[in-house]
Order: sequence, then structure tokens, then C-alpha cells
Amino acid sequence: MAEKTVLSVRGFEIHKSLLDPDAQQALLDDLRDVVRDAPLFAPETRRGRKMSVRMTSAGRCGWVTDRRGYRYEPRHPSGVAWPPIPERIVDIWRTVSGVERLPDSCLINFYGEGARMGLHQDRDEGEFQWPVVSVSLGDDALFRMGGVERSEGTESVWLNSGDVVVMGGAARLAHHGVDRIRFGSSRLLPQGGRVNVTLRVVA
Ligand SMILES: O=C(O)CCC(=O)C(=O)O
Ligand SMILES: [Fe+2]
Repeated sequence: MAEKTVLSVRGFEIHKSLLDPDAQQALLDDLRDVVRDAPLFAPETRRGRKMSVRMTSAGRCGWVTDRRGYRYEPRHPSGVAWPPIPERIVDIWRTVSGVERLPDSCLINFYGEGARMGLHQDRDEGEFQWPVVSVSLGDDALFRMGGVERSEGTESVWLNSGDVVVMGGAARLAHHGVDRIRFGSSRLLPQGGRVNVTLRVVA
């Protein structure tokens, strides 16, 4: 992983093209193994709205949402344990997180055509002193970044396949979301779409 441009936008650290095409492909192959054991599912919010992304997790615990609300669970909704976090993904954390502590949760979001993610904070973890590391694979995504308060202004940047975002320090609890993807803009996923991998320390 050769270090290249790092942009800082409102405290979000954006490592452009941290992963070269071979590294992206290798990561995708690792993720396919995870999805084979813990299939993507379509989560619902507490209010019963289906999210447009499909997701699954690896690690000691995985983020889920259903009528009982947002939380971390030790098992996939099917009852199987989440697979371990692939070592190549942990290596990305080692490269950019700046902390010794390792993540115990790896969320995998799949964005098909038209999928998005509304502005939100990541705050279901037990502790907020650890950064969140987020990897983009596949189609471009318009990533919106704001402040800790929802009312603060936002700015957006396009994330491309191989980019890695670190949300730490003051940006750890900052609002963020994905307005839209440019479906079919990348050839990494043969059918199109975007995969986002988010690493977190839950507790
Ligand atoms: O898809 C992304 O880039 C962001 C995902 C995200 O914010 C989340 O899963 O909490
Ligand atoms: Fe998030």
C-alpha cells in the first residue's frame, strides 16, 4: 500500500487510491468468502423502512437493524456466527488508523443501482476514542460530510474505488452519508455496484 494523496475535509482523512487495482480485487475476493458464509441481507429500520443498501458483517460483532432498532449482534440474522475479519482488511486498519487497538467489527455495505445512505452519525459503539475506517470498492460514491451537530453545513466529495476514509478525532462523531453512486462507473464488480467496508472498535 503506497501512500498517496491524503485529503482532509472537515477532519475526515481521505486517502485517495490507497488500494491499487490488484489490492482491490484481492479484497473483493476476501469479501466474497465472507458473503458466502454470512449472506447479504436487506435491513429494516425500527420504523419498518427497508434500507436501500444490503449488508453483512465480519468480526466479533456485526451491526444490524430491525424493528428492535440499531445495535451490534454476535450473530448474523440467520443465527450463524460472523466470519472472522479477513487479514488483508485488518492490514488497511493497521496502515491508516494510527492506533494499536484492532477493530472487532467489519460492516460490509453493498450499494446496487439507486442505493444511498442518509446523513447519520456512527454512534452505536461503546467507545468513541477509536477511529472508524471506511474502504470504497467499485462504483464512485458521492460522500457527504458534516459536523457533530446535524445542523452544521456539509460538503461532498466523490469517493472512488480504492479510497479509504478515516473518521477519527473530532470527525469520529461527525455526520456523513452517501447521496448517490454512479452506477456502472467501475469495472471492479462485473454487475456494477459499490461495496463499502467499515471497520470499527465496538467495545
Ligand atoms: O458507504 C459509505 O461510504 C459509508 C457507510 C457508512 O457510513 C456506514 O455504514 O455507517
Ligand atoms: Fe456511517
